[in-house]
Formats: sequence, structure tokens, C-alpha cells
Amino acid sequence: MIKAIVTDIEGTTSSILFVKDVLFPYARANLADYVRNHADDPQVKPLLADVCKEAGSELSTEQIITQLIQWLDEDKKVTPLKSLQGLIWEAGYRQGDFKGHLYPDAAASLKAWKTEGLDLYIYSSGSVYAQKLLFAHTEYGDLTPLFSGYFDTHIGGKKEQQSYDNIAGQLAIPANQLLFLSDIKEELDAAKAAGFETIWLTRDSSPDPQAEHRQVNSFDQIGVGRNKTTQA
Ligand SMILES: CSCCC(=O)C(=O)COP(=O)(O)O
Ligand SMILES: [Mg+2]
Repeated sequence: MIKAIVTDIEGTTSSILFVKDVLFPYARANLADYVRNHADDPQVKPLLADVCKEAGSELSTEQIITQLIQWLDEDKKVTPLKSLQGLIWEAGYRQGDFKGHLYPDAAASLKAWKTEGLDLYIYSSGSVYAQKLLFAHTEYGDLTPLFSGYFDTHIGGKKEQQSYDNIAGQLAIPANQLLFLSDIKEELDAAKAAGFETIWLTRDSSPDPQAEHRQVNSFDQIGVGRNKTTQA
């Protein structure tokens, strides 16, 4: 019996194009000015120090900016970059430049599952701050009350089994009572190795007949909750 659902964002609850064509370009366009203007802020300074640690050398502010832009262009899931992106997106959400994208089927199912008593969690490479911003500013209003918690790369990388062991440990729920939803097979493989139930959101792509994960193209097909099972 599934007690809680842990879901990925990009490609799962929300469109990849929203992240690639709206969020990432907005962060890229504003990153240099943001870092220059906030380099000494207490919440930014340690992130810039983490960039140097991650890069393995002392960098000037301008070199830090160049390094961050390189990681952003390569879509590297480096924790200080993800934290800075969240801080930069805040202005975009607050000014109404964009809203957090959510597939209609994801919004409806998340609401229904919560009503049925399932606990819902997010696990994304985007920072917890960025996750909360996205769900607080959707076409469906503020959906943050649906979620009982959020995980980002501070718990570990999404393709590592240990991260899912850590999540199950923090939630104090046996892994076989947790369902993980993602669009990325390697993330699902890691979750399955930790004992999670898994479902692969294939959305518009063709199913993979070899995969060990149940595949659906919409949240409507998932069918968990009271008197339901995760089996196809
Ligand atoms: C919090 S939304 C921004 C998503 C993001 O920055 C990202 O890297 C996508 O990661 P995900 O783990 O949701 O695929
Ligand atoms: Mg994803």
C-alpha cells in the first residue's frame, strides 16, 4: 500500500520546455547582474564560496560568473548554481514575468491524492526554494499546501540510490510504501534499487519495452490512492 508519493518536477509534473525555454534563459540573462549586486549578501556569499570549492580553485567574481554560466549551459546539477537560480527566479515569479508550469493532469491528481490522504513530496534538482516558488505561482494558484516536504541535491544526486535511502530514512516510511515519479530512467533505477515503487512519466515519448518501470504518459493513468494499486 502506497503511503506517500515523491515526484520529480521537470518532465514529470511540469514541461521540460518551461524549464529550458523560460526558467533557464531567465536565470542566464540575470545571473551576472545578480551575482555582482549580491556578492556580499549573507545568503549569496557562501554559495559563491561553494562555486570555488566545486571548481577546485579560488575565483574572482567575474570568473565565478563565467563558471556558473558554463554549468548552466551544460545543465549541470551543481548545488550552488541551483540555489542561485532559485534566488534569481524569485523576481520573475513576483513580477508576474512567468508562472510555474504544471500539466493539468498533474495538478488534478496531486489535489486528488492529497484529499485521499496520501502525503506528497517533491524531489528535484532545482533548489527547495525554487521548488516552492514554482508551486506557489501556478496557473492553479498556490499549490504549496499540497506538499508535506521538499528534497533537492542537498540529499544527494537524483541518479544515486543513497539519495532515495536518505529520503525514506528522513520520512521514516518503508521504501516499498513510497512511490517515485520521474521522466528519467536512471533516477527511477536508483529509486527502485532503494526499494521504492516507481512510475515512469513518458509524456510524449515512446514507451521503452525493456524498462523495469511501469510507464504512463499522464498522471491520470497512475491510479494510486484508496482501493487502488500501482500495477498496470
Ligand atoms: C524547481 S524547478 C527548476 C527545475 C530545475 O532547475 C532542474 O534542474 C530540473 O530538475 P528536475 O530534477 O526537476 O528534473
Ligand atoms: Mg525530470
